[in-house]
Amino acid sequence: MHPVSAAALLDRRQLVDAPRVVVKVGSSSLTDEDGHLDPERLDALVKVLAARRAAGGQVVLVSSGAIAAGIGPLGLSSRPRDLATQQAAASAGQGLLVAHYTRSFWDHGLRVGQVLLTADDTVRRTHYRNAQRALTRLLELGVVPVINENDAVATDEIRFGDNDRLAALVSHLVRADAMVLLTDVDGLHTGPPSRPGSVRIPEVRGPRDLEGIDVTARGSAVGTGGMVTKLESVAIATASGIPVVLTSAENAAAALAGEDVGTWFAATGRRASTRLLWLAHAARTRGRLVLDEGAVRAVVDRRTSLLPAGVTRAEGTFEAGDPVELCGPDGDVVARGLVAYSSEEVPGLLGHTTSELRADLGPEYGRVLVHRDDLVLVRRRR
Ligand SMILES: Nc1ncnc2c1ncn2[C@@H]1O[C@H](COP(=O)(O)OP(=O)(O)O)[C@@H](O)[C@H]1O
Ligand SMILES: N[C@@H](CCC(=O)OP(=O)(O)O)C(=O)O
Repeated sequence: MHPVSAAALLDRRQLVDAPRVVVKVGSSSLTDEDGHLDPERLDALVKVLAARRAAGGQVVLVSSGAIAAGIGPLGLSSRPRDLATQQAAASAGQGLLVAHYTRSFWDHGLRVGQVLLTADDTVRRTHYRNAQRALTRLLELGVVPVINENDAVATDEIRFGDNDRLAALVSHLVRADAMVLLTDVDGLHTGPPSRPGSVRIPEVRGPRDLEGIDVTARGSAVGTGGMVTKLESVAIATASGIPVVLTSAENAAAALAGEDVGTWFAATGRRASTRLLWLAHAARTRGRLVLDEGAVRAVVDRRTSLLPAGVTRAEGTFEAGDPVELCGPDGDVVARGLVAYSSEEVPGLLGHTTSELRADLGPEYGRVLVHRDDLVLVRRRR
């Protein structure tokens, strides 16, 4: 039903020589049946990644497991559900997780560098440049970056919540040649793997290959997002030119050797800006600007910046630099962008030309509302 094409087997060979690979491992692949961190599973993964380094490849590891690692030491019975206890568990667990990676990579003569990111680090220009510089330098120095979300300080509003999409953004940030998503099942199946009749899909060459596939079943007790966030991650990576293999942690070595394990997702697009990628696919918007028809045409058809004169209403509470939705008069979202003013300032600007604003309020108010470099179009629903 899902035969492996010769093209896919050939494509998978890219992984063998890929100079820079981002590997993401989920909590479900690092824990035992009680949901506690399993050091042997960590060591097994480190062995595979160390072999890759020894063969000359660069590796960036995005590792979940901080919350799971905190469960035991904090005396919790299972993965906490509320944000405050998740933060506390992650705070206690992240140190243990990285201590274990440090020791384990050390045994192979390798150093690790911990990098904790928040969603803001991939959106705001200064932040993502900073993250990019740090990661690039770590790789130049031969260090294996071990990345996780900065769970201890991430609130519900600003957190990624899942490391799948974080891994795609990181892959883009470091210009990875491929991304490997490791989980507790061997690849994408036609339905929940536990359902009789579900079979592994060896390759996906574009969104049409995903039609009819059921990913609604929730994931493991310790994981976040199940297959849904993995496919979102895959969409972000492949759309920007990065192929992905999704497989089980046990198959990590086989996947890196280009063997027919898990699911191979071919690249579908070309590299775009990291910030815009995040803005388009994942950023949580803080408000919306309602545009008149003329402004919709200018932004969508002529790809211009959005001026205050073309906006009739602003909704929500946002700061300058926050992601907002841009809607037409009918309420349809046409674009997303980073707004240049706060929600307190915007009402006073609407309907005025930038030269009027400059004259009345001062030169700092002559800016556009959303600069075209900070704007991505969203397909109209009708
Ligand atoms: N169509 C599908 N194919 C494969 N796995 C699926 C599918 N639908 C749901 N899943 C579930 O997704 C889970 C993996 O997600 P998750 O538990 O979040 O893992 P991780 O901790 O690795 O991020 C699997 O255990 C599987 O049960
Ligand atoms: N940052 C959290 C994990 C979030 C997450 O995405 O978990 P998973 O679905 O297991 O990859 C942690 O370290 O526990």
